[in-house]
Amino acid sequence: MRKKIVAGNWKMNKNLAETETLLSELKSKLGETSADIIVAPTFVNLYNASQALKDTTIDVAAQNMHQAENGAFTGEIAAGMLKNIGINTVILGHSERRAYFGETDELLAGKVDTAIKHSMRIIFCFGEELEDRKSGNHFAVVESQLKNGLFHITAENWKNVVLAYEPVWAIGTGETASPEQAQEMHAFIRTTIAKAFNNDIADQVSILYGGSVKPNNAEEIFAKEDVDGGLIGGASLDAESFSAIANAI
Ligand SMILES: O=C(CO)COP(=O)(O)O
Repeated sequence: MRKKIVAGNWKMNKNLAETETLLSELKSKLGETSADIIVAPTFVNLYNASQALKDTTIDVAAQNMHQAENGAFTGEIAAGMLKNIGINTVILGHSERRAYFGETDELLAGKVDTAIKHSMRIIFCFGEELEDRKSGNHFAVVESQLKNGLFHITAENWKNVVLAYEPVWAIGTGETASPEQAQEMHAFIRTTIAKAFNNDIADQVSILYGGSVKPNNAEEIFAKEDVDGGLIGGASLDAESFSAIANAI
């Protein structure tokens, strides 16, 4: 059985007090979801978040990290620093990192290696832009993002990988991929992994969908066979909405 996962990517939102409020609301509202729940606050609030959630099953992820072990990289955060404060999961390759901070597949391959070296769970994000979909290039784009950023890992390392397909045109736009479009891409991703690795790995890896998932559309997206949960942006900033989404799985 693949793991069902609902993760909230808070992006650059919520100060410390707001983080603590949202976490305590989530603790009381989340209920009996069968999914693994992950929240990703900003770096400055990661330690407090992990302390606040210490006695719960909710996991805390970083939204990014640097590929080097340490050194003269002003403003950056190393994997070892995250591990040291109890953070074992990292989101890599989010489209906003790719678009606004110039993260390339090659750079991400290095971050993946560092995360693996530190035995971190990776939520690896990828997805096509609108022009790619319009030109029918979306499968090729997704395949190349996976191959160039991730597929150099060994079969053994897949146990620490979660995939998040996030079509860029659906992020923060209110426009979701239809459940059928999500299913079609997720099935393609699984087939691509099966060809490059093997069926077991393809069957086992959780593939999340991200892009304007809301309480009113989560259930039909999550119902699709190859959709194992979601990576939620805007709707994860509100306890009511995020809990409703988590409970829709
Ligand atoms: O980018 C996302 C999650 O990482 C999705 O964001 P929205 O849910 O706000 O579209």
